[in-house]
Amino acid sequence: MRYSDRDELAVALANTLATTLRSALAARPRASLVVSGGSTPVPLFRALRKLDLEWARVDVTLADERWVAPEHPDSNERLIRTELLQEQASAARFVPLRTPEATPEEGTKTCETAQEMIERPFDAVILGMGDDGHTASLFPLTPTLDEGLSLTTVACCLPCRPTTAPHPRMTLTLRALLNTRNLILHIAGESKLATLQQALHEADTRTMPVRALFTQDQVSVNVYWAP
Ligand SMILES: O=C(O)[C@H](O)[C@@H](O)[C@H](O)[C@H](O)COP(=O)(O)O
Repeated sequence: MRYSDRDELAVALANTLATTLRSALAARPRASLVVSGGSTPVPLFRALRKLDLEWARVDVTLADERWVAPEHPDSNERLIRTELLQEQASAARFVPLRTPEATPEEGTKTCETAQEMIERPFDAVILGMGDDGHTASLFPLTPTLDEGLSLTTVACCLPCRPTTAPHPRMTLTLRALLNTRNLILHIAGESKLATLQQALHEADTRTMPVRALFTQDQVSVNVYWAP
């Protein structure tokens, strides 16, 4: 889906997500939403948090997290708490990926247990993409990437240490991310569009992991883009 500007995209995507969550709540006791960090989703969070739905029955978690304190400026949890879990959405239940352990490797078990509280499949997963073709924290050429991309990986949470981005991280694995009724890739700007074209037509999943979303047949990917 192409929009003429980022705010228009944010409002349209927020409305689509609200419809998805409302119908999930009509069918099941709880609904779930997986969001990403970074700068792109901020207008989406601001639109979504105003929408009227039974947020108290919605579980919100992250596709990935930087292993920093929840108050750190680079924390995705901080971003979600300040930009999404406000207004109507303040009633949602947030399941963080950051746990008290010192490293993501030590925190994996706690993180995995917390994720088990959320019903699967997720109702919606919204991913972003970096200029290097990473998505979630599935970064090119990292030692744990094969495990992150393998569709037979049992773990839902995977610690990772990208060499091209700051902070150790925790990411949901590709298999966990694909276990959703709706998968959305939300990107903005001409350079992201060029990156996506390159990932689709020239690269492989080890050098541009976002490609893995398009080479599987479990769930279709809806790409939302604005200049
Ligand atoms: O925490 C993170 O870093 C992300 O979840 C990451 O995968 C993000 O979606 C992309 O890096 C795009 O980030 P921007 O929206 O800032 O370009």
